[in-house]
This record gives sequence, structure tokens and C-alpha cells, in this order.
Amino acid sequence: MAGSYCVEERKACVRWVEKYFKDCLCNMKDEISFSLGLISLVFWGVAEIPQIITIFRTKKSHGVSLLFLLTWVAGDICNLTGCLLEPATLPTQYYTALLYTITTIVLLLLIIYYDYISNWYKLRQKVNHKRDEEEERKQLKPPKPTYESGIPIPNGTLKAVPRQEYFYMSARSLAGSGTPPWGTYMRAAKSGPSAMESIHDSSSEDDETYPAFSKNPPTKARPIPRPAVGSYGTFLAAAVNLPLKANALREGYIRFGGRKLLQEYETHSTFGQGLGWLMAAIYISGRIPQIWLNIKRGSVEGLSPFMFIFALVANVTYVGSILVRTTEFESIKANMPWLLDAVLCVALDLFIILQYIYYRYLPRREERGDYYEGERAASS
Ligand SMILES: NC(=[NH2+])NCCC[C@H](N)C(=O)O
Repeated sequence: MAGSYCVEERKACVRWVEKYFKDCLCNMKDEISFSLGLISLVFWGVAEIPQIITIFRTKKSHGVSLLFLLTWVAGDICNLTGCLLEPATLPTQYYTALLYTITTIVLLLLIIYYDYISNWYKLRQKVNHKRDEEEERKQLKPPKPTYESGIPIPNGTLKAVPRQEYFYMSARSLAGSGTPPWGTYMRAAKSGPSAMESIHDSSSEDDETYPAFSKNPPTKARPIPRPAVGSYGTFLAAAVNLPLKANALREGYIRFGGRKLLQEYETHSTFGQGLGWLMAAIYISGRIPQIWLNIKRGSVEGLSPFMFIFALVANVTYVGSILVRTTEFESIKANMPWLLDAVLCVALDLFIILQYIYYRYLPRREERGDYYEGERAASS
């Protein structure tokens, strides 16, 4: 029956929570649990923003493990479905899952943009630019590597035409073709972002080789295309609609005797539980690529510690919200995957925060060696 718990309590429960969250807060414990759930929701809502800002600022995502974020998305899908199916989970757990799925997708899109799309365009521009330069050099007779060099306007006399009227025009732009030669894309795709970067980094060398051309690029830089507005619109519309659909599913579930909001545990969804355990395994193992990346690089540059600090607070309050609501064994058992996952993630996040402190603030052994050598030399 819908809202059986609220009805059973025969108390004036918190209306807006009942209305918007489909949760019944009828005593102090419920209220504390709900508040903790809300704190967790807020912290998860902001947890990934510092990392998004770091990537925006540095225009690189090398500090955060892509695999770690992918496991988050995979875990989020299991989590969302598991929360919908398992009646013992709290409504705040579901809303939190929805919120962090969206923020993680934003973070992933940003990484894909900077690591792949943006680098791919830079590489494409560079290849076009280089080829245009070569074509122009072939056309210019004799080639003059100065600002004055170029193809004079037909019928114009050199003396009469002011310098600005000389223009560069590549054979490709004359032919009206914007297609780079076959193989350019393939090379970019095969070599991956790091290779793209290395090619891009070599631009300074090339610039030195052809100073006149590089300072005055013959072809206009093409604007970096943005994803079509339509696709954003579709994504947003779907995201906004999701809670409504989820609510409908949830309500339907409650109506048919499914969710009892931690009060009665006649039915548990085996599939929901299974998804919960799968989610826990994915989330927990997802931290390993990040820990490994930090060790491999011997650095935490480009990684925002706040993402892990906020995640830690969010996971602690998440556990609190479940345990404060009820300590009944049945309820704890049904929530075990969610509880265990959050507790283990807290431990792993603590480890990542310690790694951050170690790599960022503690001097390396070699640095310490240099320092002591210097000290000794100074004192002798
Ligand atoms: N996309 C997310 N932020 N998902 C949240 C994952 C929650 C999980 N307990 C963890 O800390 O890994």
C-alpha cells in the first residue's frame, strides 16, 4: 500500500519530504537519517566539480584515471537499477545515485573532449597547415621566406599594389577541398591522445623552421566544432524526465506492495540485491586504476584531492543515513552491498588522499638527498 509506513505511524509526517522524496519522516531518527542522506546528496553533487575545474584550467585530464571514471559509470547503472528494485533502500539513495551519474557523465564528456576531440582537431589543423605551407612554397617562385612572399594578385604590378593586397592562397583552398589526405585520420586514431600531444608539442620546432608562415597562417584556423545543440537538449530532457519516470516506477512498486521503507521486509528483490553486489564490486575495484596511476606517475598533478575528500564525506554520511534509520538486522542485511561499498570506498579514498599528501607535500628521496648534500657542503 502506498505510504503504508506514514499511515501506520498516524502522525503528521513531514509533508514535503513525503511529497517530493516519497519518504516518511515521522520521528527524530527518520529526520536525522534523511538529513544525512541530503548531506550525502549535496556532497556527491559537488564532489566532481573540483576535478571538472582542474581539467578546464589545465585543459588536460592526465591526473584522473579514465578507467576509474568508467567503473563509476558502470557502477552507477547497477546502483540506479538496484535502488529501484530493492525496497529496503532509501529514496535519498536513489536520488543521490541519479545525481552522481549525471555529474560523472559530464566529467567523462569533458575528458573525452580534451583528450580525444580537441587533440584530434589540433592534429588535423596542424597537418592541413603543414601541407598548405608546402604547397605554397612550391608555388612561390622564387620562394621568399618573408612576409612579402606570396602570390601577387593577377594583373597587379608589384610596385603599385600595397603590401596588404598580397594574399596567400593554397592549392587546396583554390580547389575548394577541405579533405585532408587519406591516412591522416587513421594515423591520429591509431596513435591515441598521447601521440597526438607529442605531435602537437613539436609545433614549436616547425614554427622555427618556417617563421614567416607560421606567424601568418595561410589558412584560417577552423573553429573547434561544438556538439550539436540538439544532442545536449536530448540529454538534458532525458535527465530531467528520469526522476519522474523513476518515481512512477517507484510508486508502482510501492503500490504493489514492494517498498516498505525499511519497516517491513517481506520481499527483497534478488535481482536488486545482485545488482547491489555487482555495483559494490565495480565501485571498489574502480579505485585501483587511480591508485595505480598515482604510483606509476609518482605524482598527483592534475588530480583534485577535493573530489576524494568530498566523496569521503558523502560516503560517510550515506552510511550514517542508512544506519540511523534502523538497526534491524533485516534492513542492514538488505542494504549490505551499499553499506559495504561505501565503507570500503571511504578506506580507499583515505588512501588516495594520503597518496596525494605524500606525492604533493613530502619531498622526494632524491630531493631530500640533494638537500642534505647541500647542507653538508654549506656547513663544511
Ligand atoms: N559516479 C559516482 N560518483 N558514483 C558514486 C560512487 C559511490 C561509491 N560508493 C564510490 O565511492 O565509489
